[in-house]
Amino acid sequence: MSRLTRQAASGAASGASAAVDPSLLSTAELRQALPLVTTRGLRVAYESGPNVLDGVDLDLFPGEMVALLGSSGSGKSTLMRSLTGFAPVTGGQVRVAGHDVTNLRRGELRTLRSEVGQVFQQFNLIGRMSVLTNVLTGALHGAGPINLAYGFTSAHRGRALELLDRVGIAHKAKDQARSLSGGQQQRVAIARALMQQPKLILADEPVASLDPKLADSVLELLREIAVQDGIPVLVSLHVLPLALAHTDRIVGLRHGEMIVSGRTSDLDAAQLAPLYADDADDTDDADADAAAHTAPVSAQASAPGSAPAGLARQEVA
Ligand SMILES: Nc1ncnc2c1ncn2[C@@H]1O[C@H](COP(=O)(O)OP(=O)(O)OP(=O)(O)O)[C@@H](O)[C@H]1O
Repeated sequence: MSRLTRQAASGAASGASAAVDPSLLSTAELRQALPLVTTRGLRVAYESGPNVLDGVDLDLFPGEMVALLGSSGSGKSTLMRSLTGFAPVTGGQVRVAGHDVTNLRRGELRTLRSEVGQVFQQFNLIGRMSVLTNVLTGALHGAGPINLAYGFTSAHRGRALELLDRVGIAHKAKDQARSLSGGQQQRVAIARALMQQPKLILADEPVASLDPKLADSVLELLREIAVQDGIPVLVSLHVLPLALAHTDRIVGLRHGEMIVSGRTSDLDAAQLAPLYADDADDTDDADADAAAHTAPVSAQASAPGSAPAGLARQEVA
């Protein structure tokens, strides 16, 4: 049974979908039929504050990379935290890889978290330790028993080296993590996430600290992983052209509500503009705001070796 089929079967077992025999479905049909992640009517409120997520319905299917867009404070990180039981859910359902996330005991929560690889803006590596050791720490989440007295097993080391090779930096395995460039450090973080053998990858602004060229290459790597390993990747981004260039679908939050959801190829700037509109804006002004939102790309694109500034802007204009 392929990994994709196993994951789909696990989704089916979760009750996220009506009873379907995955073996009877094509890959394309599996992706449509059996989400690995499902939220329905998800509401989150911190302490006694207002809802920061309000009725979010989200499905993530094996093998797809989905952009999560929205202005600052719209609830992107909170939605990601909801999927690993780190957000105060006040209503609705959250199912991830067969787990009913809002009703998990501590041990089950640990299992869920071991199945979700996470990638962050600041990489979160241990700078003084080697690249290889950083990747090995991913095994602490759930790659089987580890003999702490004698360190990681040779099987762990072999797999970590394979993963470093896959992300293109095996030659840096012995270097201190802090000696690597930002793009290289993010590749280490991705290898560490893969070391967990994740069923889902959450990438919270993974390219916000990288120049445009490196951003492209990191997002290409994440998409390749989604497709080749059949892992859904949810990636929050602040730059529309990157979402348009690298993802299969886009979901967009505004004030905690999902107001955009569609295939990337079907969406245009006008449909995405409301995500970045000021509250007082009417529709026409919202278009201008969306264009303005791409300004950081234009500025970055002026860096040596990158595309002309105007090009990035035109992609969403
Ligand atoms: N631990 C917390 N306690 C109280 N309020 C919080 C907490 N975390 C987030 N919030 C609030 O929830 C809302 C959504 O925040 P969140 O970080 O999810 O937004 P975001 O879209 O990820 O923003 P950004 O793009 O700036 O990272 C904001 O109003 C924020 O102030």
